[in-house]
Amino acid sequence: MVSGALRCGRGTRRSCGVRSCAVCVCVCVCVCPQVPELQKTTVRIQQPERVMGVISAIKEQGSSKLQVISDFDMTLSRFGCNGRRCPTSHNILDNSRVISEDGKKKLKDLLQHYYPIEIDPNRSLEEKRPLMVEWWTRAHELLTQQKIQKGDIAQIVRESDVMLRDGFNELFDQLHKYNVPMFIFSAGVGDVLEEIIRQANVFYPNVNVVSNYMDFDDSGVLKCFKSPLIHTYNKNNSVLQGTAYFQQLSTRTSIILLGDSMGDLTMADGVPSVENILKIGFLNDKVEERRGKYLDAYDIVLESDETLDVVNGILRYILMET
Ligand SMILES: Nc1ccn([C@@H]2O[C@H](COP(=O)(O)O)[C@@H](O)[C@H]2O)c(=O)n1
Ligand SMILES: [Mg+2]
Repeated sequence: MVSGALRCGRGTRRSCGVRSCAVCVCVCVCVCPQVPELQKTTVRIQQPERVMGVISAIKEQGSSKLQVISDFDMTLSRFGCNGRRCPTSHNILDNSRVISEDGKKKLKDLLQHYYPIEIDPNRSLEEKRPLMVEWWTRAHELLTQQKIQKGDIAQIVRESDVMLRDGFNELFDQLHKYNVPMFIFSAGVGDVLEEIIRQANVFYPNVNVVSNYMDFDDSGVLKCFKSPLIHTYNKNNSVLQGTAYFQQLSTRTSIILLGDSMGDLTMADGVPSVENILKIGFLNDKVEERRGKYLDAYDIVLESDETLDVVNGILRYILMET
């Protein structure tokens, strides 16, 4: 499995066993013949041997031990759409016809102020956390003032520019076929993201979502968001305690974790007795500035890759009957 060639970020080839390229100090990618998608130019891996070992161990344990824990916005959904930014589940509401012009402006101002803080590699998580609570709280208050109707959500999603990553059908279909639970853990808007996967016809029974859900009054008008508030940097056991679904997953000791933020790395922290975990990170924005931290934290980093090719390739290999 580990045999093959190592490809460094600048194209130099070395035999396997070499951790980093001695000529040009850069990260190498192990080319695993069973997962040809790992040869894509978007793939960066700091410790190829470890990655190959984890993939082999997950395959050995089999599909009955596997679960996928995934972020939603900018991980299952695309970051870029035809040269523009794709909307997050929040942005879908922010940009919709049910929000007043004044509301739109205020929500955009919040995004422009807080998003650079969210992705800033030079600020600590301790510094970011209270600011994220501030962003989400202020945005949810503004959305609540707009008297959004539950019955409008499906049409708002239909009219939006949201797109799931290329290959989403194969991902959801494979996991459904092999009864592998897919746990979507999102700081987005649960009602909106559920509607996206419903409209994409992939909301199978093995898919479960924990997110920020809207609370509607008896006439179907948004009155508040349910607690606990989930933001980018509290996606961990603190908000999962009490969710029955998460407890059920304790026997699934092999995990493939998919995320696009440094905050997504803790999504599996509540799972007891994790034996094998493969963390795959989509690095969408400010690639150069954030590459180092992503390579240290994620096992596989996918740079500006709008597809699920690598995830699907790994799953195909793991789930393939031998
Ligand atoms: N008002 C807001 C708050 C957050 N966002 C973005 O949503 C993303 C969080 O959702 P995940 O599914 O990725 O957990 C995150 O990328 C924030 O930038 C927003 O657009 N508007
Ligand atoms: Mg995300």
